This record gives sequence, structure tokens and C-alpha cells, in this order.
Amino acid sequence: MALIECDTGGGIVRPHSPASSSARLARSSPSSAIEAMASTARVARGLGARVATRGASSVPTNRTLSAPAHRARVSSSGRGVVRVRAMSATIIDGKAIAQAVREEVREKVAAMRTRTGKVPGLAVVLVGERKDSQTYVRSKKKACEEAGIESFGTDLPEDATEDEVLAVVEAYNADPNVHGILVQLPMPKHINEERVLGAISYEKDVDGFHPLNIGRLSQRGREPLFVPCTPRGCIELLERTGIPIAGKEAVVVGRSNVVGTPAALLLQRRDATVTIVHSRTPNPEEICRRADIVIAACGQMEMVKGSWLKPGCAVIDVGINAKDDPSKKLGYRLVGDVEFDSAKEVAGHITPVPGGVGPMTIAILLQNTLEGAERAYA
Ligand SMILES: Nc1nc(=O)c2c([nH]1)NC[C@@H]1CN(c3ccc(C(=O)N[C@@H](CCC(=O)O)C(=O)O)cc3)C=[N+]21
Repeated sequence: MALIECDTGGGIVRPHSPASSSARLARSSPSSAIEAMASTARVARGLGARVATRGASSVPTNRTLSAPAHRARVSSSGRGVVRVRAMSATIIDGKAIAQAVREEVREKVAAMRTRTGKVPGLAVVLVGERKDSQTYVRSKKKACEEAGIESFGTDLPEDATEDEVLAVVEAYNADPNVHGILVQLPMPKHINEERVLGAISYEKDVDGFHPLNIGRLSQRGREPLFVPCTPRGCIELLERTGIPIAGKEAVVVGRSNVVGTPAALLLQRRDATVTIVHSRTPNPEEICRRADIVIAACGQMEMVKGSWLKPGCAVIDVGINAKDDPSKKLGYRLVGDVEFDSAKEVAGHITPVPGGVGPMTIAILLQNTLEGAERAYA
């Protein structure tokens, strides 16, 4: 009798995902194969996603299944047993990888304290009362504490003047216990962001938004002191999952100063061939389908669909959007710029939202702050 085995795919190693020492950090499912005898289908607990069994019915002979090669692996173990592995993407566990980075930072901070008697310091400047910004600032401070990094903070009212913000930045520039300064974005409209970000000391620019850091990032043979946290987090997710970048086609969806543009520059520095797709690109789907790596940072909820992707590609979803969901306590849930359910059926690797890029942003902020302090005490 024929037997179909569906696997949620988490543990399947693909040709394009070379084993690396850190690859195991991509959380893989315990081979959660489902064995469905005849038509008694069960439901697989996927990797954070529910994966329904497909085509769980008896199969008369070997290799009569028409599932696309990238999505199913058909094999026979003899004895008339046909195994069909429906391959859905390996979920990249950003939370676990971020935790590993934070642990590395914590150990290095402890070593610094032993060696120099000093610890890194991070100053976060918040202007206004945006709820989301307040939440992010709180989690940054908490992450600092856990890593042994001293945290400083100044909250200014919504109607603070640009000069007041600049005065706070100058004070932190002059404070030797502060090695990183972050001005939470977006700021209220009446404040000139370019002027404020340019006032942050280049040596303390943990966000990497200072023109000198961005300028160096964009040029060959130059080294910025800091690289923007979210884009650096995206690259770390790829590298720590063992996904090769050099020589690959990468597409960045979105061209913002904070994510899209620096992410494209970083990929290019790692020898990917990079295309940026944006709101005026006529054929984004077609361009995305060429990509081995897609970084979605367009700020449009679930814009990138499974049909936009090349089978087996790696998808890094930077978006955080609240989607109405009456079944949730809060009435909404967080989704990315990628339509996860369709994308995970095509991609080889994909980051979830939440639990993907977001936690990495904070982990890299700590790492950047540590590196700033290491340079100060070198
Ligand atoms: N100067 C500046 N630097 C920033 O790095 C910066 C900023 N401004 N403004 C706002 C954005 C946003 N941001 C995030 C940080 C952590 C999560 C994060 O940890 N997210 C979790 C939880 C999400 C949740 O539950 O709300 C997740 O995705 O799993 C998300 C987003 C940093 N930003």
C-alpha cells in the first residue's frame, strides 16, 4: 500500500544552504513528517505556521505525482512506499539568532569591565509621544541592561525645538561614558532630521546614519565605523543561517534611507548583484523572481507574494504592520511586507514577523555600542 509522507520541511537541507557552524541556529523542526495511511490525513505542526497536509491520499505507483520539484521530493524506499515531502521554507528564527548575538555581547562587555573597569554606554533620545517609539525605546533600554551596557535616555516633548534636540545630542557627544547615541526616528516634522543626525558624533553614531558612515558604506575600500542596525541584522541572519551572498542575485524591495538603501549597499559589499525595486518600478514581481535573496522593506503590508519568488530563495522580511484580526485580544496581529503563507511555500528560507528581523535590530544595536566602546578603550 502506498504511503505518503508530508514534511513541514523545516529540517530539509537544500543544495543552496551549505552546512555552516551557525546553520543550526536556524530553528529546524524535529522531522515532523506526517505519515498518512490511505486518506487519514493529520495536520502537521509547522514552524510557527500551521502547515496543512496536501494530497494525502493513496498513490498507485512511484513517481506519478505532479508536485513541482522544488516543493516536493518524491522517493521510494522500496516495499511500495512512496514518500512525498512537501517542502515549505525553513523558518529563520530571528529571536534565537538575536539571543545568540546578545549573549556574545554580554560576554564581551563582562570582559571589558574586567579589563578596563568600564562598560559601554548607549544614549537614546526620544522626541514626542509616539506609542510605538516608546515601546521600542523601552525594549532597547531593557536589552542594554541585560547585556551589561549602561543606558542613558532623554525624553523631550513633541514640541521641543530643534535647538533643544541638538543641545541634548551635544551633551552626549561630550560625555565620555556614552559610546553610542541613537535619536529615535521618526522625529516630529518640525525638526530637521538631517541636521540632527549629522550632529551626532561620527564615533558615536550607532545607528550608522551619519553622512560620513553612510558615505563610507557606499564606497569601495572605505570602512564605516557603524553600519545601520536593521540592515546589518538582515545580513547577520543570512550569514548565521549559512546562506551564501557572494555571486548571488539579491533584490531589495524599498529604498528608504534607514533600511532599503543601506541593505542594498551591504549586499553589494558582500559581492551580491543587487537590484532595488521601488514604488515606481513597473515590474517588481518579475525582478523579484530572479532573486536568490529578497529583502522586503517597502512598508506595504504583505506586498511580496509567493508568486513573486524564485523557488528556494531566501526571504528577509523587514516589515512590521498591524493587520486587523478580530480573533486576537488586541484586535490585530503583526504581519510583514511579505505574504508569509504563500511565500513560505516557495522560499527555501524565510523570516517570520514578529520574531525575525525586529529582534536582530536590537541585538545589533548592542553590538554596535560595544564596538564603539571597544574603539574608545582600545
Ligand atoms: N533611530 C532609530 N533606530 C532604530 O533602529 C529604529 C528607529 N529609530 N525607529 C523605529 C525602528 C523600528 N525598530 C525596531 C526595533 C525592534 C523591533 C522588535 O524587536 N520587534 C519584535 C517585536 C515586535 C512587537 O511585538 O512589537 C519582532 O519583530 O519580533 C522592531 C522594530 C527600530 N527602529
